[in-house]
Amino acid sequence: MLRTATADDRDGLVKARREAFGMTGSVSPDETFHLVVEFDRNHIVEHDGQVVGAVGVFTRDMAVPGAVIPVAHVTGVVVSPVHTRRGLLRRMITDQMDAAPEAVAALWASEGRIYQRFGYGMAAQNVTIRADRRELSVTAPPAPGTLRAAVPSEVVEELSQVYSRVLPTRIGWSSRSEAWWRHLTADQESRRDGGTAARAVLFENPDGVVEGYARFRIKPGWDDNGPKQEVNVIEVVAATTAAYAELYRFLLRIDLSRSLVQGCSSVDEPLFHMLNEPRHLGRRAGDGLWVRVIDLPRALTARRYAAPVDVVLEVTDSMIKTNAGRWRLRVGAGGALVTCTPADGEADLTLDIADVAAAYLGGTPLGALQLAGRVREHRPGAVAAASTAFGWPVTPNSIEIF
Ligand SMILES: CC(=O)SCCNC(=O)CCNC(=O)[C@H](O)C(C)(C)COP(=O)(O)OP(=O)(O)OC[C@H]1O[C@@H](n2cnc3c(N)ncnc32)[C@H](O)[C@@H]1OP(=O)(O)O
Repeated sequence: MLRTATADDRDGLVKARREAFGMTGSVSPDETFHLVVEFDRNHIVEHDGQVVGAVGVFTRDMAVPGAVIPVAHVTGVVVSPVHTRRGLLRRMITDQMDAAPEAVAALWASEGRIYQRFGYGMAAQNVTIRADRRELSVTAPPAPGTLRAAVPSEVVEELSQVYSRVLPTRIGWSSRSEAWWRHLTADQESRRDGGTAARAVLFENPDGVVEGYARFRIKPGWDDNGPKQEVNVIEVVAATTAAYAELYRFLLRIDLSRSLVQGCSSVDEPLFHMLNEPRHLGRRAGDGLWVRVIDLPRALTARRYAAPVDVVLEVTDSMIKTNAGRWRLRVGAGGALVTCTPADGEADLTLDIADVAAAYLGGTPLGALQLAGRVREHRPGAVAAASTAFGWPVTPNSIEIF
């Protein structure tokens, strides 16, 4: 039976997740899942009184080009191993999309191959940094200001102020309610992966205004050659270039450490452009945020564009029929005044809804999708014009795995 969950399904949901993800050990008593779970947004399948499948959603906003909009943050997608490959996920995900009030959904995939068939496109890459910190120094001149050490959970108010200030400009970042902050800073022992308790360092400008912070752990290490600690960066959030540079200068000079490791970075992480020896940043790129456009005209008019454009898109969508067809996207001068209406005329481009989604955050050029054979051009210059308009000066990334 397919239905939405209630609070009574809590244990069943936890059990289904632990089983599908192969989690070991018992449930930690300080687990903070309850702070953020939204039972009525969990689409579940029940069989013989057991939860055997689930697709969850967190109701959060996300920064997209020029706006912060509601985006269904899809999470906790599981099917019990004995029930897989019988279409349960397809049923649950269809139900979730039908019910979603949001025009757009996003998720982190456990395996990239799962979601493309459901119209998801890879909208933001995820870069993991594994830097040899002794080879690196920040070239920006030192900025006046001070660093202050703190315990993250004790300075949530200050962290959240900086985060809210930065959010609209960092495409792909998600809004954080008070409950999310408590969840993210809870710092359970079971989630430290051998590292110390989480630490925070805040950068204050000479007027005493907190302009940025870093959250990190130290992973201890020692061998025959001496110390080899790892600085495990959870996140760096900075409202100014000075704060950003000073925070990384600090993280790269922590005594006894040899490496700095950070996931959830952007392809165009400013740090890459601030180092004396960028090659030693040791970047590895993979898929990050996958996006699904659920309501095409609503989604395309919710964001802003980098340039004016007038283009007719022929869109295929095998799941959401109302998205399929010809759409005229018009963007006026200054990238504002956006309309997206059904079109009768000739199409300029043909593409699948997954490619609209891939381009949605401005991080995947339609030109690259054309080279990959995914976008077809029917009017010369249409891809270049649309690619420029869909692009954005800041490359998207997601700062946290939800
Ligand atoms: C946002 C997140 O939470 S990501 C986490 C995803 N969950 C996991 O990785 C946990 C372990 N895996 C599982 O629980 C399950 O395998 C799921 C949820 C991924 C898939 O559930 P299922 O019920 O088996 O999927 P379903 O039967 O609806 O499959 C639909 C289609 O996707 C394909 N598919 C589903 N999962 C996978 C996979 N992991 N690899 C390859 N193909 C897959 C199926 O073959 C099927 O293809 P078809 O439409 O061409 O026939």
